[in-house]
Amino acid sequence: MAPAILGMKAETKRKDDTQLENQYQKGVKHLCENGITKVPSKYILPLPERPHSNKAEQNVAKANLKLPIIDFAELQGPNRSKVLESLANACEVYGFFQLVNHGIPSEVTSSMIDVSKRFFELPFEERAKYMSADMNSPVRYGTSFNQTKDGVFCWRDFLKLMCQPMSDVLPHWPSSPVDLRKSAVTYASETKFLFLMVVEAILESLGLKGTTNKKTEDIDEDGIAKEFQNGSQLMIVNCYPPCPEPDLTLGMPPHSDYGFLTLVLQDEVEGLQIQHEGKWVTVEPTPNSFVVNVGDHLEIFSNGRYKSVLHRVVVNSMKSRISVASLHSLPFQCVVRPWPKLIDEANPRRYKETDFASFIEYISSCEPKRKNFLETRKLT
Ligand SMILES: O=C(O)CCC(=O)C(=O)O
Ligand SMILES: [Fe+2]
Repeated sequence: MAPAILGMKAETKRKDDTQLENQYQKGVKHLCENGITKVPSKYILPLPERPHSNKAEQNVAKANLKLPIIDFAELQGPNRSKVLESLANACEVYGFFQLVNHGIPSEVTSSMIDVSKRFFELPFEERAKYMSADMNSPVRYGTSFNQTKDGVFCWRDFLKLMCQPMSDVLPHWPSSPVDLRKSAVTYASETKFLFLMVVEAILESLGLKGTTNKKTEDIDEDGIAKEFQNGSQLMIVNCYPPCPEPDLTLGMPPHSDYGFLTLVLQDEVEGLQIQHEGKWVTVEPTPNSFVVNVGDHLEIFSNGRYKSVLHRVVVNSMKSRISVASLHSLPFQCVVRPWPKLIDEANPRRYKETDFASFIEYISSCEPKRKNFLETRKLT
């Protein structure tokens, strides 16, 4: 008798699990809209990975971090070489900097944040139209980090928008809110332009400008800047709803970004933390600025001189948080390798080459350990 009863219980439990799993697949916002008051076990991290466990506490800095500030307007003026030195130092020591006086009108950034908020406030059925498991889809609404693989989910929903070729992808972007496409296209083109200017400065700071020896490389140095014009751009709108038990979970687990540079626009709510000197440090939001970080491709390209640093997002019980990350790199099909001029006897080649496809394959093939992708590219 007993086995039959047990069997029934197991069956009921399995059904419950499936129902719950289906709920989780709909995202955190949906969960919150249904009035949860505790964090479901699906989101509870093992103790050592929690943001505020006793053990983790030793690894969290007490004070917030003021990132190095790069003044974009000053970069265009007579002090360029001084600013380039600060830029190099920020990329070497922090892997992050705060870009101020960037020239993008505040209406453009505030419209982007505003329309993003309104997108996540749409009824679930409207948002769900854009759910897709295809990593190459021009638009992808989803939750967690990799919702088909994550054992523990993170407290985040997202909208990913591929940005090129714009004429092909735009018709796939959400048609609601009605002003989303207009605001997001303007924002994408402004950030792309800013990225091109910043990447030019980055190349210069690595000593790669104005070189005339072009004969040995498949992409010459002037050519790289051009390659970036046709390069990849992916916008990720992140939504972190208020969390009833924020110490048990994370908005985003520790990871590094795959591209050359990421430009992050955040609202006034703090949450981003970066690894610095062995501790997690909160980045203080600064109005009218971008947080810019070095991605894996730039660390590889610079042969390890510039650092693609781990970062994560913590959540809070009071406020919803929105961020828009714009990830830029070479065209998706391009191979990225340490630039030959940055390799010599004193600084031998440290990384294998990589491309976007191998990154996608890596994160699709295992439970995401994106923080480790760069490790797989290191030569020992
Ligand atoms: O929300 C943030 O501040 C950071 C987002 C991020 O790291 C990402 O989208 O890769
Ligand atoms: Fe990131």
